[in-house]
Amino acid sequence: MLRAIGTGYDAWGDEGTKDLFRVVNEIIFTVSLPLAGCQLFTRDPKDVKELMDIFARLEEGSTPSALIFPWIPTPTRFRRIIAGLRLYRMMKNLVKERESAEVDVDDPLQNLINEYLIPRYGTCSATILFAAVANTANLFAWTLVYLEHHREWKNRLRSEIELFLQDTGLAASDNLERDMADIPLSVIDEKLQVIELVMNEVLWLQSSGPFVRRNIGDPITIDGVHIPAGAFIMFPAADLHRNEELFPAPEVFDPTRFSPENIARRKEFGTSFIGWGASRHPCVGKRAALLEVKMMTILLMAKYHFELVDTAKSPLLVIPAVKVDRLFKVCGPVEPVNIRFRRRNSTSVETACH
Ligand code: HEM
Repeated sequence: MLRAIGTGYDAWGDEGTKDLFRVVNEIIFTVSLPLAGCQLFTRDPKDVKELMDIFARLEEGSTPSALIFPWIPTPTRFRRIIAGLRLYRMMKNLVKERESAEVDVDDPLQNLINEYLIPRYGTCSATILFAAVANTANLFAWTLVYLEHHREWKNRLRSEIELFLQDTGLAASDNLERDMADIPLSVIDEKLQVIELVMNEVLWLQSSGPFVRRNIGDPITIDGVHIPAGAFIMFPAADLHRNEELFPAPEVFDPTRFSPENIARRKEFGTSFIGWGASRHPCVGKRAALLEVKMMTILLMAKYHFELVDTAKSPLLVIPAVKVDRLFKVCGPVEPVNIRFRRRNSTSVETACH
């Protein structure tokens, strides 16, 4: 993971300006391929590009209306079907190649081959990639946007990372991605709490749209309401996330909302935060996502001086509007946000955020 992140950043070059959400998405896509059992695709950048294009098309076709009225033959729906076929073909070739190589590797693809579950491989990998990429990439990018507007938190984060690098001996490293791989994940978890608070606050802000579910089982009755088979149910996350009894002063950016004490205080109300899902199907990738974002942040700060700018390359003065045409995910901004960066000469993050 660290190597893929480092290589992704290095590909930016020494200085420049790039579309933040796009470039972050590219890195997280590559990082997530092994998580979805598709590490073989990372051998060839052409395959990675092809897969990214397929996923962009699949996502384009995942609008709320496409979900609720799947029989309407729109051009995006047609492109989605073609993309599904391209994905199937790529996965099929991969399975064939692995089967003919006759090697026993401990990865998700091999497990599915061993369990004779190959037909599920494409669906399985695609589901994990869908769950993993857009949410993590957009959450990381939004976290940078909010930090740009809340310098006190950016400074706290920078101090925390500096301390982490000193305590772990990484401050003297000339190859951070290589040497950080020796640090136990529990140490990264434990020593990087500020970024976790900020991420949860940003997720809380960004995940207040509707969660849509379809009853694919038998008809059920909940609290006296009859839900027929096939019916859609919509739950507005804002009902919880904007409830001032649970989250006082929602207009203030306050990551301490997610401190252990405040989380404990909300426990008496039952489920209050559903940014990571809830109940029987919470996010299984939460820890991976938190680690990815922590590593992305450390390496970005260690490698580059950076600031965020708007499309006219002026400092980003307002938090951009969110594109809300997709379901189930942390969406991107309506207008692109750019990152202007210049490579640093040493690992210290002391001045990295100026
Ligand atoms: C910031 C990043 C992420 C966010 C905000 C997020 C959020 C969520 C949410 C809200 C759900 C519940 C959806 C539902 O109720 O149907 C969910 C489920 C899931 N997530 Fe994540 N996720 C993130 C990253 C990841 C990553 C990195 C992975 C995989 C490596 C992942 C894998 C999954 C899977 C497999 C499920 C389905 C669990 C189930 O149905 O039992 N997620 N995620």
